[in-house]
Parts: sequence; C-alpha cells; structure tokens
Amino acid sequence: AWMDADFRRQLSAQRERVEDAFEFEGRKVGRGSYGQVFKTKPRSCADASAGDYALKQIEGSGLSMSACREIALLRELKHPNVISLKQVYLAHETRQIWLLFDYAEHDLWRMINFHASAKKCNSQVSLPPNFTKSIMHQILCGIHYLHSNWVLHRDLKPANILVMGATSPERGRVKIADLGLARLFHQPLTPLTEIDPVVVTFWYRAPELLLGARHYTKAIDLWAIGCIMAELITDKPLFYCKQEEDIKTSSPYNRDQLERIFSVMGFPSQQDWRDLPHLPKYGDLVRNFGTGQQYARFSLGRHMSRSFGMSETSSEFRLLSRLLAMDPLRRPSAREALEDRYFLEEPRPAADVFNDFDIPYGKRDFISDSSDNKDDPARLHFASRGRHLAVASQQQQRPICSQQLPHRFDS
Ligand SMILES: Cc1ccc(-n2nc(C(C)(C)C)cc2NC(=O)NCCCN2CCOCC2)cc1
Repeated sequence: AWMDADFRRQLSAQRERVEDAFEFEGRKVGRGSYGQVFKTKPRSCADASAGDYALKQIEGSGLSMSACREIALLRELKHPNVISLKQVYLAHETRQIWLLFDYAEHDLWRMINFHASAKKCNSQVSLPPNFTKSIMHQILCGIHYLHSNWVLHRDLKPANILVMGATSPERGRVKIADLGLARLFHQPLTPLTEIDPVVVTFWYRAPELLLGARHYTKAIDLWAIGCIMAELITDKPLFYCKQEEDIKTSSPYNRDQLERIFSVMGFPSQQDWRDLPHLPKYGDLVRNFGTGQQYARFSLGRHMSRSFGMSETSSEFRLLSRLLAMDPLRRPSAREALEDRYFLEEPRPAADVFNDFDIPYGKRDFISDSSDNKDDPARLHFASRGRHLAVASQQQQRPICSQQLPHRFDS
C-alpha cells in the first residue's frame, strides 16, 4: 500500500460513513440501471429541519464511467432549477459511491398522470392559472443555464422534471434532473393504461433524431420542452405512440413515431425544412411517406384548437408552435423562448409553481425489496414479453376513480 498503514487506519477511522450520517433503511424510492435512490433524513436531528435528502447509491462499485461523469458534471453546476449535488460519499470498504441531493417529492410524470386520472373521474383538481407558465419558465431557465455551460440534457421528459415538495424550503421549485433510462422512482402499481416511464419512449425525440441526425443539439432539448408544454396543457403526451414490444432496433428511424408527429404537425415541405433531404434517413422517409400529401390538412393549430379549444392567436400557442418547429434551425434558443411575450403577459410566472394552492399529489411510495424482487412469477411473465408492464400483483387494484390519491392498494 502506498500510504503508511497507521495513517490509513487513522483516515479510515475519521471518515464519515453514509450509514452513520443518514437513516435510509426501508426508505428506497427508486431503483434502476443507474443504481437506487433513498429518501433520507440526517440522523443528527439538528439539521432535520432542513427537509429531506435523496441518497443515490450508484450501481456497481468503484469510479465507473457514469459515476465519474455524474460527479464531474454535477459538482460544476449550480442553478436554482438544476438538481444540486450536496455531497459525495466513497465507502472504501465496499467501494460504493453515494451521492447526496436535496430530495424532490414530485415530478411532472406523476403530476400529469394525477391530473389525467382526475379528469377521467370528472373530479377536477384546482390549479393556479399560471401553473403551466411557471413550470415552463423554470424549465427554460434551467436549460438556458445548462446550454450556456454547453451541457445538453438529451433526455428531457416529464419524469426528469422534478418539483420540490411542501416540506422543502424551495416549495414548488422545478429542478431538472436525469434519472437515467430505467425506472428510478417506483410508481405505485400503475394501471396498464398509463404507460410506464421505464419503457424508453420516443415521444419527446425531435424529428431530426428520428431521421438519423448524428449529433444532439440544443434545439433537440427545446423540441422536448415543446412536447412537455403541450402535455402540461392537455394532460396527454402530444406525440403519444404505442410502445414497441421490444426496442431491439438500434436504428434511430421509427416509422410509427414519425407517423404520429406528421398526423399532428402535418408533413414538412421543402419550404418548412430546407435541410430535410440531407438527413441520413430521408430515403426511408420518402419510401414510407412519399410526398406526405395524406398529411396536407394536419397542423398543430388544427390539433390544438380542435382537441383542446386552444386559440391559435394566443401567445401560449405561439410559443408552443415556435418550440415545435420541424426545422431545428427555426426553434428558439432557451433565451429567445424566455423573452417570448407569453412570459411577459399576465398572469406572470411564479417562483412556487403551486403558488399558495395545496399540493394535491401524494408522496412517493417506498419500495419494499420483496415486492420488487426479480423471481416474482408475475414479474417474470411480464418481463419475458420484453415489456415493463405494471406487474399484476396479488394486491387487488381498486378503481383509481376514488377521491383519494392513486396509491398502492393492499387487499
Ligand atoms: C451518469 C449520469 C447520470 C445522471 C446525470 N445527471 N445529469 C444531470 C443534469 C440535469 C445536470 C444534466 C442530473 C443528473 N443526475 C441526477 O439527476 N441524479 C438523480 C438525482 C436523484 N433525485 C434527487 C432529488 O430527489 C429525487 C431523486 C449525469 C450523469
């Protein structure tokens, strides 16, 4: 050992251990390929008032590539609308890596599903009139900060937009995160109708990516933000497309997803998108869609006004159509989007997206490892179909149209 043994022992005795500092037994709220996340409280009750913390135990041991990337990236970044890394713990015995964050109780995936379920039961949930505007403003502020530091998100979607809960000093503040591909937050057993975020969705992928664009760009993040804005307004994924049984295709070209985009937006003309013919998969596009005449009468304005009564002259619609420009060169930068008239008009965006409204969403459920173990026959059955369907469990799932929040029901 290159260090003096006594000195090593002294260091080891002094090093604060994560299990000594935090209580996290049975408090797992997420599990995925990236590792697992616990909702913890510091053991020393002194700073217990400072709200909860999220402890992420990184999958694997030692400084993996992803652990290095996450630590190197997060330690440099500091913005109110970007998740902030508070501390890194290296357990020398197990070579485990733990990351400490301020805990975010909510996320847009669960919030939107809650509103969609409430609508199905005709039980409206009252929200501040500037709810969407406040969330959009804070997403754009966070992305503007990342983009100005040349950080691209690459996987913006509702599940990665966190919102601080009532017990946090930052109540109702948006925090952009990256929970990784797999499910990090275990949702209560979601009814089969709600597509699980674990299945990689193409619903937020910009058209140029689906047509083989080789590099991620800032404009690709802005497209995803446009998709999120539409979903906040309608409680439905704008470019919802049934999930492939098994996404083995490594090709970026996804015909069904493109079909869905064209049936909402119309088909891009040469005038709309000059560089379209230069994209790698343009040949596939022509083969599958020809000149796109069958989409001639479709447009975002038609979709949003017919299905959601949205006025095409409203500043809300104008910003949405700017963000969802088919040609990436025509999409606004995050700064240009923030300067849009939409954010200058009443009601103005608020720092607490809930304003003084009660927060109607439930807290995240804790995962008990038993219910989530891999040898569960039900799970194996679903898993074998290559889909991450909600596991039909022994617990009887009562209809979710009851007043209380969609929680895990125990029979
Ligand atoms: C390999 C890798 C993985 C993730 C990241 N990453 N990148 C980001 C951005 C938003 C700054 C781009 C955030 C994270 N990590 C992360 O959100 N971590 C999860 C935080 C867990 N939440 C904390 C708040 O409470 C709920 C759980 C980077 C590299």
